[in-house]
Amino acid sequence: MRYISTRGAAPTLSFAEAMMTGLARDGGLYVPETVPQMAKAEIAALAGLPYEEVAFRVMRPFIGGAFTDEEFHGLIEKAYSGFGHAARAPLVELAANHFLLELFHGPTLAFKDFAMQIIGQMMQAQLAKTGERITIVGATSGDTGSAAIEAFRGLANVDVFILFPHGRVSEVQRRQMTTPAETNVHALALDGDFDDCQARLKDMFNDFAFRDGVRLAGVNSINWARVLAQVVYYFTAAVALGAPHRPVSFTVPTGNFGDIYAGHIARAMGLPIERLVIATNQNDILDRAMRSGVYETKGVAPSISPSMDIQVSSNFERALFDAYGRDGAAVAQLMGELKAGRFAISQGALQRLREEFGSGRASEDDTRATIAATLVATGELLCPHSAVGVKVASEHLSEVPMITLATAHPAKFPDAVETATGIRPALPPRMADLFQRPERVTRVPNDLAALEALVRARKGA
Ligand SMILES: Cc1ncc(COP(=O)(O)O)c(C=O)c1O
Ligand SMILES: N[C@@H](CCOP(=O)(O)O)C(=O)O
Repeated sequence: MRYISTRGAAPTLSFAEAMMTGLARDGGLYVPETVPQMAKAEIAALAGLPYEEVAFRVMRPFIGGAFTDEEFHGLIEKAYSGFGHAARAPLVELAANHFLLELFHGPTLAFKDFAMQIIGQMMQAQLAKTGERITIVGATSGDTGSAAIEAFRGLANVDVFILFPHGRVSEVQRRQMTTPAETNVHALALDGDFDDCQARLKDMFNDFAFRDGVRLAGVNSINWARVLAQVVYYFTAAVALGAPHRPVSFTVPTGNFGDIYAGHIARAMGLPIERLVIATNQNDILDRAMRSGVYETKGVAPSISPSMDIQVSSNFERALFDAYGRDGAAVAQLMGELKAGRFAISQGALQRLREEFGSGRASEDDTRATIAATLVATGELLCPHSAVGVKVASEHLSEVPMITLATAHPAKFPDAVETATGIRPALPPRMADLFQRPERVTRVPNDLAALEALVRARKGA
């Protein structure tokens, strides 16, 4: 299995190389050269298996010779042992034919743990083989950061720097990133929004002297391994509802497009997914692009679902690559145009995107109303991101079962949930003292040279 760049001008890599490389050296994102297929019988055989075994069977064809089967089984077992639910990703029925996939039972209470815990294991295993020391820099709108810190804290051969937008994450999210005491963890509050954080991260990858000097690695969904691990729960959920013998649909609260792109891969592998619905908050660039064919940034407006306050949606590039018939030069041109704020999607590509993805948006009022109404109707307390999903899903229901991804625990966003319902959700007991722990954070400017200097100085490089 080889991995190619969406911009068509970087070396092809093995799975292990792609995982340790992060952004391709032509600025693109790695994707598998071909998507492995699962036959109907193989999908049917997943029914009733533990999550870990499904993870092994779904991911194994993508990893090539990176790990032996025994090693890979061991890494997966360790990755999910810290989850607080035996099913790992339980399904809850919300209404007739509408289900919620709860993805917030991992250590940091968001879906990011599903991928970050296993890539933490895989990267450590890889580093043990090569003896390398790496610098992880991550950009976060709130959840990737804490999940990455949890996966890599305290490791001797990894430094973790997390850029988050100052004042634009919830207090729980911020404290999850600023309270770990391990000295290899560096929380950096950047003066800007998430798009600035992600742009500076990509700038660091595109500065080869810096990148090679600090041995930069990425754990955002830039990293193919992140997307791969998120493919698994599409299989567990669909099979639990009767796939491959009947199709299902998914609605996915979307920002950086990694989670829904994982659904696209599940479908490409053979999982019968009828609709994949993009659900955006008021930062609705993806919904607008799907409707108008023009992808145009308008600046981020802070919302009560802050993790989705994103305008430059990194993985949309992977979807465009497929929609343009895997033409790397065409994608490189679009990404060049985006530097000036917009590009138009060709008619053919737009048609292919529309065949695969539906879309919708939820306003702030919609989101609050959905949290309140869902609590009354079902007893389920939604986080604002999951509520965006439920609202948009409610506009796409049909006779095919709809599964909405619940991407974070409501206790990560207590203010928004309390405003909507009057109930202040409590953190789990293991995090009960989060507000008493001392914080360590550095305020940083939105400036590449300053950020690179800080990373070098902290590493002693
Ligand atoms: C809670 C939550 N929901 C939804 C999303 C959107 O996921 P994606 O960026 O993969 O589209 C994110 C972050 O990205 C998130 O943290
Ligand atoms: N919402 C994310 C943004 C980064 O997304 P990623 O999937 O590329 O890591 C976050 O919570 O940080």
